[in-house]
Amino acid sequence: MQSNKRPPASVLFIFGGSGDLNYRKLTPALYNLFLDNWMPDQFAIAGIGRSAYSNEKYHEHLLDGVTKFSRRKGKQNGHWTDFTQHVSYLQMDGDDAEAYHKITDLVKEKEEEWGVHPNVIFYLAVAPQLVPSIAQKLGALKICGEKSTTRIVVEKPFGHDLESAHELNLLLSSMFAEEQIFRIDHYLGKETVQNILALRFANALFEPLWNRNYIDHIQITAAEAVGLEGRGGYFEHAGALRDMVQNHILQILCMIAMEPPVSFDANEIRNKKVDVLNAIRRITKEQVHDFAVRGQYSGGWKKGEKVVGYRQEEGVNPQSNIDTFAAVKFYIDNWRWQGVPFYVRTGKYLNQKATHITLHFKQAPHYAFPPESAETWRSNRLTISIQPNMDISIRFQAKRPGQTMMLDPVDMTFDYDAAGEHAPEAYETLLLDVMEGDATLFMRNDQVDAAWRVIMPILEAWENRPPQDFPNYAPDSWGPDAADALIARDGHTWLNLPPTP
Ligand SMILES: NC(=O)C1=CN([C@@H]2O[C@H](COP(=O)(O)OP(=O)(O)OC[C@H]3O[C@@H](n4cnc5c(N)ncnc54)[C@H](OP(=O)(O)O)[C@@H]3O)[C@@H](O)[C@H]2O)C=CC1
Ligand SMILES: O=C1O[C@H](COP(=O)(O)O)[C@@H](O)[C@H](O)[C@H]1O
Repeated sequence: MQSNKRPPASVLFIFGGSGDLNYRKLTPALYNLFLDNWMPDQFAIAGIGRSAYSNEKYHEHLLDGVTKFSRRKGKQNGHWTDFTQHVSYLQMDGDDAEAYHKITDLVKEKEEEWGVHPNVIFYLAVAPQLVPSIAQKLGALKICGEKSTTRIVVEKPFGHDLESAHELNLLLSSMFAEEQIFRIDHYLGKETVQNILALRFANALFEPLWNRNYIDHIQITAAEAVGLEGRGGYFEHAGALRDMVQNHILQILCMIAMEPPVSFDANEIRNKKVDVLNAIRRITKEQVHDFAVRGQYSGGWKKGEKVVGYRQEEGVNPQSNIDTFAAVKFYIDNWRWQGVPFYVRTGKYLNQKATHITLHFKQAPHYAFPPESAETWRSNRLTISIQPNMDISIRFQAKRPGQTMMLDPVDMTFDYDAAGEHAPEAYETLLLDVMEGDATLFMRNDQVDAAWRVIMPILEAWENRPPQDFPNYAPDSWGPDAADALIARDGHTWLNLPPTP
């Protein structure tokens, strides 16, 4: 274990302690923080749910999740018993105001035991419809008035549309100060996403080229090889545009497009990001078909296994018009990006898991080499791979060794994977930030509103005009033909990187 400057004493309440997110992500992340010596000296974690668990059974359930899903894959589980001494289960219904004394009782007990007033963190890992009811009851507790130590973490989706997100923001801000509210977007905790800031703002090399004068277009792909993974009930009310574009993809786009920050103060970074969202060109509902494409997968074969179509999935309406794929072309109307298209796409059951950003540079202004020196006129590109590969790669032309002047594209790559299993998972970084009270990687209320404003015309157009061609892509493909046509109309093609060896 390494020695770190750790957060102050903390009590963490996880609403949804019996749920999937805690099982797969939150507890494995907290246990890794413990193993890496990042947890406070004094901490307590209480999982909350209506299901019945003894503490012992609860620990067994959580260990199963850690063994299956932690980046350490069960290694170092020898410290599990030490960790579980800090973990308990509170059986309570979040809708029952009478039960909330269990929370204040535990905080009081820890305060007396530790001799300090701890951070009190409420993590709402529950379905979005439960959030207002729980937040209201928490807001009525006296400890929520402790602005510097009590925090509430709200999972995505943050609202269902602009109006509901706005209402949720109003409700939360009537009970908590903005600095107490941590709206989570786990992509912002990913190492390689954070590295975008280092690449852009710790180097003088790239920034002079990072604009409309040198960049032809930008692509962001967040392709998933998996399907619904049992979340049909949730996805039927979401769709790919809400599930991935409104939050994760627009946040990545902001990091690529934002102006250089003056400092790494949370509000400074968030101001720069919200400027990007506000500059994204608004399209009318009538223009949506020129800028956005939706898709839904059919049944078929996925890596040799037969899979059902979206409409046959559990919890899904057999006539569903929900998008499992979305591709959008955005323009950012400011001095830096005027006229540079940003093409983004995401989808379930695509050919491979691959999240990457590519900046395609303009062609050299004059090609002095003989025409036969390269098969095609090739431009430079910079690729930032977020997952599963974690690398940054620059493609340029080089002379092929030999007596003739022939050119080949070559790649110069920085491999971030070298950090291997030591690279923290996104939830580790974000949970540590919450305990430290650092909101830089979390969404501010105006960012959430601005992101909804960007996608509302598309959502409304899609809801009003049912698709005529669903299902329109096969599992294991790269999505519907219309997505290729969207980018081909501008003379480009999607970059599908070769699969990880
Ligand atoms: N799972 C994932 O990979 C991801 C999930 N999320 C988000 O996290 C949130 C939770 O998702 P997930 O864990 O998958 O959902 P689950 O359905 O697995 O878990 C829901 C949890 O809510 C609890 N719950 C439901 N009703 C009540 C109630 N009245 N009082 C107290 N607890 C209640 C359930 O416990 P019980 O039944 O015991 O009461 C359960 O622990 C959602 O907002 C989701 O969008 C975000 C990203 C990824
Ligand atoms: O938030 C979500 O993200 C996951 C994809 O996350 P990743 O870290 O595996 O890229 C997505 O599967 C899920 O539908 C969505 O809700």
